[in-house]
Amino acid sequence: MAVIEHKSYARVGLLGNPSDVYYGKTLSFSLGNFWASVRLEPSKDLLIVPHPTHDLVRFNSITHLVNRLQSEGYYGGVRLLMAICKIFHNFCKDNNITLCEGNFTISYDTNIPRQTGLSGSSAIVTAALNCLIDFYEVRHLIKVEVRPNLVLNAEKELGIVAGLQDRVAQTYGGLVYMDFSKKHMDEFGHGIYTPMDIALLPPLYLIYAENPSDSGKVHSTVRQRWLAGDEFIISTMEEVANIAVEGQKALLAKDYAKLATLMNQNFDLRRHMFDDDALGAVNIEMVEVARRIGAASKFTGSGGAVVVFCPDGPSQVKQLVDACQEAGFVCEPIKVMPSFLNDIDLQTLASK
Ligand SMILES: Nc1ncnc2c1ncn2[C@@H]1O[C@H](COP(=O)(O)OP(=O)(O)O)[C@@H](O)[C@H]1O
Ligand SMILES: O=C(O)[C@H]1O[C@H](OP(=O)(O)O)[C@H](O)[C@@H](O)[C@@H]1O
Ligand SMILES: [Mg+2]
Repeated sequence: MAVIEHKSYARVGLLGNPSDVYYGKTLSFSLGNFWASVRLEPSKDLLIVPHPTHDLVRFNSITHLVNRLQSEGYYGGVRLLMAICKIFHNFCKDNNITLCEGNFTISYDTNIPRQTGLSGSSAIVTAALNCLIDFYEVRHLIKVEVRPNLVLNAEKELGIVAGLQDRVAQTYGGLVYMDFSKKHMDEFGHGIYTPMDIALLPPLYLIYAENPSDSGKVHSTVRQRWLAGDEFIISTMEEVANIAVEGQKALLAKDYAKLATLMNQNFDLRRHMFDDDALGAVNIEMVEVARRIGAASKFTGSGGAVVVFCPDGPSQVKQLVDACQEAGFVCEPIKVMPSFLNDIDLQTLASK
């Protein structure tokens, strides 16, 4: 059997995030600027290959080791690959999907800036899931709608608090409107995912800085408060979800002034719920650099990268680029990836 390789791109939570963690709604798209790739090759034993830099275990000195742990934490992608193997295997077992015999060697690479709210974690997991699906030839047996759950479950397995929006954008590709209403989630186990035309999006920009933050940690306090029935968190999350509803209407009507307002509101609501310490000073500054020149901005995910819209056009983009350069942030045009679904994937959507 030949080598199997899959790429999975970063994603931008354009509107409504993080309400996906709370039965909300989001509008997200697949970001072509960055991707993770996973390679699977048949082999005698089952081998998970540590990445030479992301899973570093050899250091120049103890200071190097400590610095590395302080800036990047303890974990790389190995645990993600292990977790998706487990979740995939158990899902197939529970659903009477027989897996053929045979082992493989699985390795990964990624150029998604680490832990910057661009969903580098689930890009690795999504690409790995696609490899497993093709290795075991079960693509027709695992519906597209349930695949994001498998990706999320792999991360939940590791104690990472997260929602489905990243995994949906990375599974579907393109621009997707997602409705995670409790009733539908309880009944079907997944949300309602509506692909939209990527041509509806205006030119957008990405700002990011190398300042890794752990999305699981960022989320955990708000999640605890939500679980404890905190009225403020519950009602604010509903407002955030409603931003995606309004955003879908605005995009369909090409009302870009409204889009700008909604992006700003989205960030302001996040800031009310998560304290500034959790959001991070650098992350807040990235949002504010854009706002100071009159652009609309918000986090793409839980922090580290910001999506920007310049409603006034090219002159404002120039101001944005200059302001980012001065502040030491990377700023680049966003490339949106179209849908990734092939004929077999689409058939699983059609067969109810
Ligand atoms: N670029 C990367 N390379 C290797 N592992 C990564 C990378 N980014 C994330 N991870 C793994 O995923 C976990 C969760 O990352 P997360 O905070 O969700 O980042 P992101 O915002 O990129 O999704 C990390 O603790 C780490 O184990
Ligand atoms: O807070 C958010 O907007 C998102 O945070 C996580 O994404 P990440 O890229 O890891 O920051 C989480 O997985 C998403 O579900 C949230 O919407
Ligand atoms: Mg993540």
